[in-house]
This record gives sequence, C-alpha cells and structure tokens, in this order.
Amino acid sequence: MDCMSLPRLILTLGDPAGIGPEVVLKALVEPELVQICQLTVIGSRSVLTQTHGQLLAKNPGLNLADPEKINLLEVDHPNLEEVSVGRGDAISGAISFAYLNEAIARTLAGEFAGIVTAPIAKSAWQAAGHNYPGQTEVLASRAGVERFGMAFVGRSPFTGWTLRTLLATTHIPLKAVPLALTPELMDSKLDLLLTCLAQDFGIDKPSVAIAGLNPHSGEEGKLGEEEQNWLIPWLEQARKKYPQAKLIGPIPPDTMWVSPGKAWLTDGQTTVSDAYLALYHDQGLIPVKLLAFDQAINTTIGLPFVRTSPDHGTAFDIAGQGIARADSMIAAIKLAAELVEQRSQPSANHTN
Ligand SMILES: NC(=O)C1=CN([C@@H]2O[C@H](COP(=O)(O)OP(=O)(O)OC[C@H]3O[C@@H](n4cnc5c(N)ncnc54)[C@H](O)[C@@H]3O)[C@@H](O)[C@H]2O)C=CC1
Ligand SMILES: NCC(=O)COP(=O)(O)O
Repeated sequence: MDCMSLPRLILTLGDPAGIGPEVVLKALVEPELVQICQLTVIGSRSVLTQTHGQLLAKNPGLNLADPEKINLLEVDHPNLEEVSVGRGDAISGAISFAYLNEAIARTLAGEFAGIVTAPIAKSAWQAAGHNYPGQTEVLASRAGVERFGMAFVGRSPFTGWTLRTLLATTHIPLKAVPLALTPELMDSKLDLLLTCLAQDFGIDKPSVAIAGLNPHSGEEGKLGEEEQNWLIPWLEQARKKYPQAKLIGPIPPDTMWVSPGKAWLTDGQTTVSDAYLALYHDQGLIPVKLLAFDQAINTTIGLPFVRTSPDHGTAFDIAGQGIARADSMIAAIKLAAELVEQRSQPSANHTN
C-alpha cells in the first residue's frame, strides 16, 4: 500500500512526568508501525530528548527512537523546564492537557483519523484546574458527543481470542455506582456496544454477557435488589429491542470471567461471548488487567473519530528508569490503525 494512503494517527505524549514519553520512544522502533499507519507525535521535543538521554544513561542497550527524527508537532509550554520526572503536579497536568487539546483540535479539523493517547494523571489535571475525570470525557466533550463509552480490547497472545469489555460506569466512587446505573444508562451503553461490534469488528449478531451488580446477582433479592428491581426487567426489554443480539445475564459477577479466562489462556472447549458489559470500573478492569495488562487497549466508543490508549497509567513509580513496557502502547497504535481501516471499509463479516 502507498504509505500516503495509510491511516493518519496523532500520538500524544501524555503526562511528561510519567512513562508516556518512554513508551512512545520504545513503541516508535516497532518496525510494523510504519507499514500500517502514518504517525505524528504531539508534544515537546525537549521532553523526548531529555527522556531519551536519561533512559540511555541508565540502560545503554535500550532500543529507542531518535527524538530528532520523530515526526512531531511541537506544543510549547512556558513551564516545561519545571517538570519533575516521577511527580505528577499542576505543571505536568497543564502540559498533558495542552497536548490532548491540540491533538483533538487537529483531528476535528480533519488532519488525523485517530488519536492515540499516552496516559495522563487525573490528579495532575485536577491540580492544574482541569476538572475532568479523564481523557475520555474531554474527547467526548470536545467532539460534542453525549453518548460515549470506555471499552477495553485485548487479543490473547496464547490463543488469539479477543476479549472486549465495556464499562457501564467509569471514574466514580463505588458508592455512587448503584445510583448511576439506570435502565436508560444501560440502554445507551448497550446500544453503543452493539454499534461498535458491528462497525469496528464486523460482528452483526453478537453475544453479549452482562454482569449483575451484587454477589450472586442478588440471589433473588437476598443479597441486593437492583437485579430484581430493574436489571432483569431491563434485560427482558433489551432482548426484544435487539433481537439480533444474544444477551446473557445478569451473570453473577464472580463467575462471569471464568470462561473468558479459559479462552484467553488455554483455548479450551469454552463458550465465550463477543463482548462483556461490566457495571463498574473495577468489575471490568480487574479481570482485564489480570489477564491482559500488556495487551489490552482502552478505546473510546461513540466518538466521530478513533481513539485508543494503553490500558496502564502514568506509572510515576517507575518513570525514568527504562523498565516501562511499551506492548500496550504498540497494541493501541495497531488497533487505532485497524479501526480506521475498518471504518473506511464496507462492513465485513467477522467471527471471533
Ligand atoms: N489512560 C490513562 O490516561 C490512564 C491514566 N491513569 C492514571 O495513572 C496514574 C497512576 O495510576 P495507577 O493506578 O498507579 O496505575 P498505573 O497503571 O500507572 O500503575 C500501576 C502499576 O503498574 C505498573 N505499570 C504501569 N504501566 C506499566 C508499564 N507500561 N510497564 C511496566 N509497569 C507498568 C506501575 O509501575 C505500577 O506499579 C493515576 O493518576 C491514574 O489516573 C491510570 C490508568 C489509565
Ligand atoms: N482506568 C482507565 C482509565 O483511567 C482511562 O482513562 P482515560 O482514558 O479517560 O484518561
């Protein structure tokens, strides 16, 4: 393929005090990337140069991209010199926010088909006065989208099976979860998920496993009432509304992940679903990270453009040491390229 027709992606550096710059420098030496996309990094060349020098001083054998040769859009910031590696604060938060904003502006202007984001720290954003729960909400707000979702996709390196997980609620305190979960919210998330499965993965008749909220899915109201009160009735309605989908649930949350675990690890005779709908952050992300910490990709669904991100955070505890793994960042770039390609094709049938 002519390289000029490859998907154009913009890659943010994330929080300059975290491992974002390091995983970018490591990912950019992955030879396959130049064959599948045109990548432009957005951030500060001085951050990349400083990270490059610091990492090589500690580990001379590291394979890193040359910062001077990276195709980069410079975002200037007056306090760049004050970033302290390993410490997210108001300065690093303001800088990572500026990188993301410029990436969104350029994507909305049509320069790029997808954004890949390195991690930011929510606490650093808050310190800088940017009161968003995460990058997802900024992307949705700037894109003018009210219905969006946080989904995680990972392909098993052992069996090739793909785990797709959507979170019904995301960055809210656990005590707020039962209040946030409503039939309307579930309708919106399920609708987004079914659209994503068809549009991005070519799965028109999916099976979707939906978790319960309480232990044993409430055990007929003895261990919690949400299932009886609205989740089961909502599911019955949803089965009528989406006859093309096989909706399974509410599945007791502890057992929902047994067959995905087997399919991920051993490819046994196990019945799996095309996607898993978890009701809150840790219900979905504990199994995803347990199985797939180096492979999973966070993707925002419902946006008018593609957005992916590694599944890990800023890892301030290891920033500057040279030990951060770039696998999830590489997977995020590859998935973004695949999704852009997929969205530009007429829908194709796909089996998991
Ligand atoms: N997409 C994003 O922007 C995300 C941002 N975060 C943010 O990151 C910050 C830190 O969050 P944590 O919960 O500590 O999660 P984290 O993912 O940053 O770190 C958890 C543990 O995993 C290790 N780790 C993470 N990524 C690694 C990698 N690539 N290679 C090797 N080890 C790695 C860290 O050293 C740490 O021990 C928070 O401010 C959070 O808001 C967290 C998750 C996603
Ligand atoms: N736990 C996932 C996460 O924090 C992703 O947040 P973001 O992509 O919204 O920044």
